Amino acid sequence: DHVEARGPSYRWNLDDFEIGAPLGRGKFGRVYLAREKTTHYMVALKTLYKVELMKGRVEKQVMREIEIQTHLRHPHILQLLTYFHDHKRIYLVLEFAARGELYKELKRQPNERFNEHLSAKYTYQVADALEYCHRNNVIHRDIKPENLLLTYEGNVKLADFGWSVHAPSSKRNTLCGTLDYLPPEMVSGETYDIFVDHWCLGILCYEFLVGKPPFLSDSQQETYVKIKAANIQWPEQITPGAKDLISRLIKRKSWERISMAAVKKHFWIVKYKDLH
Ligand SMILES: CC(C)NC(=O)[C@H]1CCC[C@H]1Nc1nc(Nc2ccc(C(=O)N(C)C3CCN(C)CC3)cc2)ncc1C(F)(F)F
Repeated sequence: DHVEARGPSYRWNLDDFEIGAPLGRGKFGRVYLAREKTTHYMVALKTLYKVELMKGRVEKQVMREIEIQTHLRHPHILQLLTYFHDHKRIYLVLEFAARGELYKELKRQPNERFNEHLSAKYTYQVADALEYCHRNNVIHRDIKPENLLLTYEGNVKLADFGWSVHAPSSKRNTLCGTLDYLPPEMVSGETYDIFVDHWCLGILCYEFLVGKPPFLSDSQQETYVKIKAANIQWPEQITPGAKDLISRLIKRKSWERISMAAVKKHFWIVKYKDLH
């Protein structure tokens, strides 16, 4: 019997999926491995509790995340395949990234840091995804290891557009979580643009190579001071090529940060991204 193709207007629902093991906890609910019944296609089913969203006053943010992520199509961006809701929950049907969370992979490495090949490969793939986002006038704003997933083949998928906005923006949402990735213009509450992602890519590349972000401090105040000064300590394992790239991204003046195209062509990236 042929499976009638489900047209674009088909209304997906929970009965279309077999729910498997929990993959972990997202911000507003759990994430499950699931399988679409007719095709056996594996997906990640992210559940968001409506009551939690209302309590956190993040409904608009979630709708913005859904709006943005449904329109982005790129090999290094985790695809939101579809979504639906019942009276209690919103369900996001997302691509399943078989190798899981990159930050856990980072912690598993000897000395909790990636070698130059993996650091250059992952930095390149995130730059590729960001170049595409920016071409679509989307700022991610929350680039960090926790928001990156790995496919079975070991490639990056940029996920969690919960903080993304359309450029330029002066949204002053109370940022939660780490300040380590905040660029100076966001620390001082100015309006900002796509170049916040360039700063974060520099912080990310540094954390891949060193195992912790450059401005990590005991207190928020100290982190702010280090960010504003943008003075970085370079451990001995950072090679001149990596230092050159990171220094061109972690610039206090946002317009001086090199473009994503320039990152992709940088001699250190080109030299190490395909080496195994
Ligand atoms: C970016 C965002 C901030 N992060 C998230 O959403 C997190 C929150 C919970 C899970 C993850 N979300 C996703 N995770 C996967 N794949 C995946 C995750 C974990 C493992 C893993 O290591 N275990 C199950 C292990 C297996 C071994 N046991 C011992 C521990 C857990 C293996 C594969 N694909 C898509 C998603 C997505 F994003 F679509 F939901």
